[in-house]
Parts: sequence; C-alpha cells; structure tokens
Amino acid sequence: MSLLELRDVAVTYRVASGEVPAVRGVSLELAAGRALGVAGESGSGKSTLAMALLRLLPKDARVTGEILLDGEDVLTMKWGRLRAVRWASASVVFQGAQHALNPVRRIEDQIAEPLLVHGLATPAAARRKVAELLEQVGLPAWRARSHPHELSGGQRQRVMIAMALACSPRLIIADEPTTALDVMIQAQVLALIRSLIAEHGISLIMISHDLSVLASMCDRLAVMYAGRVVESGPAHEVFRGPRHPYSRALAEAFPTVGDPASRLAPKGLGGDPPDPMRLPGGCSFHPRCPVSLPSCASREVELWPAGESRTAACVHVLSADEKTESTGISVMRPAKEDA
Ligand SMILES: Nc1ncnc2c1ncn2[C@@H]1O[C@H](COP(=O)(O)OP(=O)(O)OP(=O)(O)O)[C@@H](O)[C@H]1O
Repeated sequence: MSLLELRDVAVTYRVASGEVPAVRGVSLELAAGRALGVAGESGSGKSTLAMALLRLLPKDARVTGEILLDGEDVLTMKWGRLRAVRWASASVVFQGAQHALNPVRRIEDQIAEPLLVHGLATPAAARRKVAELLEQVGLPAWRARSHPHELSGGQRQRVMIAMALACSPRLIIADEPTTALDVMIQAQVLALIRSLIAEHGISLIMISHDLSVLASMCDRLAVMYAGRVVESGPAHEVFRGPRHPYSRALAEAFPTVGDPASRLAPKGLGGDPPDPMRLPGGCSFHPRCPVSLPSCASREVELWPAGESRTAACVHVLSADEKTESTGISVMRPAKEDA
C-alpha cells in the first residue's frame, strides 16, 4: 500500500466573483521512503495541493476526491484524529521561514511545542530533544535561546526543518523550502533535507518551480499546469526527456543543478499561465504551446501512458490509433516520439 494516495483531488476557492478551480482532478501516489517532486509555474496549484494534503487550506476552499494517508482519508478524518496526524505522521516546511516562525517566541519553545502539545515529551525531555534536533540540522544547541530575528534566512529554514522533524513524521511536505535563500545556502539546505530523509527513511513531497532542483532531490516528478498534472514519471527521465511540451519548457527554463553549461540558451516559457477562472478551452496549455494542433483548442487529453511508469497529457504522446479510438481526436500528423 502507498503511504499517500491522491484520488481525483480537486480544490476550488470561492471568491466574490465566482469559483477558482485551483486544482483539478489530481491522482498521485507516493510509496514509503520515496520522494515526489511537484513542479509548475506560479499559480499552477502546487501550494494549494500541498496544503490540501493536511487540510490546511482556508475555509473558502472546497476539496473533493480522496487523500489517503496510510489508507485513511484525510478529508473525512475527525478533527482530533487530524490533529494527531499533522506533525506526528506528516509535517510541512513552508517557503519563507521568516513568516512561519513566531517572532516573539524563542526557537526552543517553537520546536518543543508539537512535542508538548502531542504529549510526546516532558518539558525537560523536550528541551533535550530540541538540542538534538538543532544539532541534526547543523545549528549549535545554544541557538535554542535565540529569537527568529537573530538568525539568518538559512538558519531559520533549518529551524523549520527541525520543527518538521520534531515528532518523527513519516512524511514531510516541503513547499519551496529554499526559494527565499541564496544559491549557496539553498544547496546546503537541500543537502540537509536529502541526508535527513535518507537517514530517517522519511518520505518527501517537495514543491518547486525549479525542475532541476526537484530532479536532484526526488524519485518521481509530477508537473502541474493550470491545476492539473500534465506529466508524471521517474524524476530524471521527466527532467532529461520530458514528453509534455510544458514540462520541456520548464526543464529548459532552469539550468541543471551544478552544471553551468546547461545555462546556455535556455528557451524559457513565453506568455503567462492562464487565469484559472478563464481557462482556455481544450488543452489549457495550447495558447502557449509551440507544437499545438488545431484540435488542442477543443479537446483536453487525459494523462496517457508515455513510456514505462510515465504519463503525459498531450495529444503528441498518443499513437494515431489511440488518438482516434480513445479521444476522438482526428489525426492531424503522425505522432511524434518527443513532441
Ligand atoms: N485563498 C485563495 N482564494 C482564492 N484563490 C486562491 C487562493 N489561494 C490561491 N488561489 C488561486 O489558486 C491558484 C493556485 O494557487 P497556488 O498558490 O496553489 O499556486 P502555486 O503553483 O503554489 O503558486 P506559487 O508558486 O506562486 O505559490 C492561483 O490562481 C491562485 O490565485
């Protein structure tokens, strides 16, 4: 059984002018001890999906589908059970630790809080645990007495990671954990996360717009566009040989981690992601797609097998027969291996 399984998850925000379909029909699986990267531009629905996993979304968000954590649906859990699951089974590292930490409380109190709240330690044992956690994330134990403003951005992000580890979760959800940091510190924090999850056998869901970072950290990748997963598969295969034109543009927009040569001529993405309240008809990516066909404006292709353990939602991954039989899309030109 998977540690986490998402079945047809959709999230809609109610706003004054109507409904914002931020996440649409996402189905994903994460095996225990594995790392899944969720990539996409700003507004593609990554954070909304991440927050939905532990029901951390605001009240104006409606979530449908199933989010099975160890087979138990997070969406229908009673409040008490949900509180126990948060932290103890799964915890979150948010982007921008400066906003997530309470400025007026000492680091020690903030890291110890989940241990005390969940009755997992006495105050004295919690203090010892805090010192141990700080050491694990590369901070000296005396930092326990500091306030957040006395730490650098990288140190604050290490504190967030210590907080996430406090209750020994089986899953960590890391939402852009290094975006606010400079490149050197980013590399250190990524290395720290990598070593900690390997050492403790923790599963990871990592959210980023940077496909190269995700490919360096994760076993599998899911690429989101306009609230949908448009491609998924083994991380290095998706990064090195994307099958969806959007994944390709995203891969080309970012250099390979640690490989300056790959900075040469990144093509990047033209145009902006669509407003979810005014999605274009057919494939949401077609107005920006360099290889779109006339039929893409009217038909949205489901995720389709695109190699072993890979899927992509693009007309170009279908064979001519599959196109006609399974989608009704008339064949405009022969299917290309690498759309
Ligand atoms: N509280 C909210 N109310 C209404 N719409 C929202 C709310 N939060 C997010 N949205 C909308 O949902 C869509 C998805 O946003 P989300 O933050 O999940 O994307 P993202 O891929 O994580 O982007 P970023 O990388 O910028 O955080 C966007 O169109 C956004 O404007």
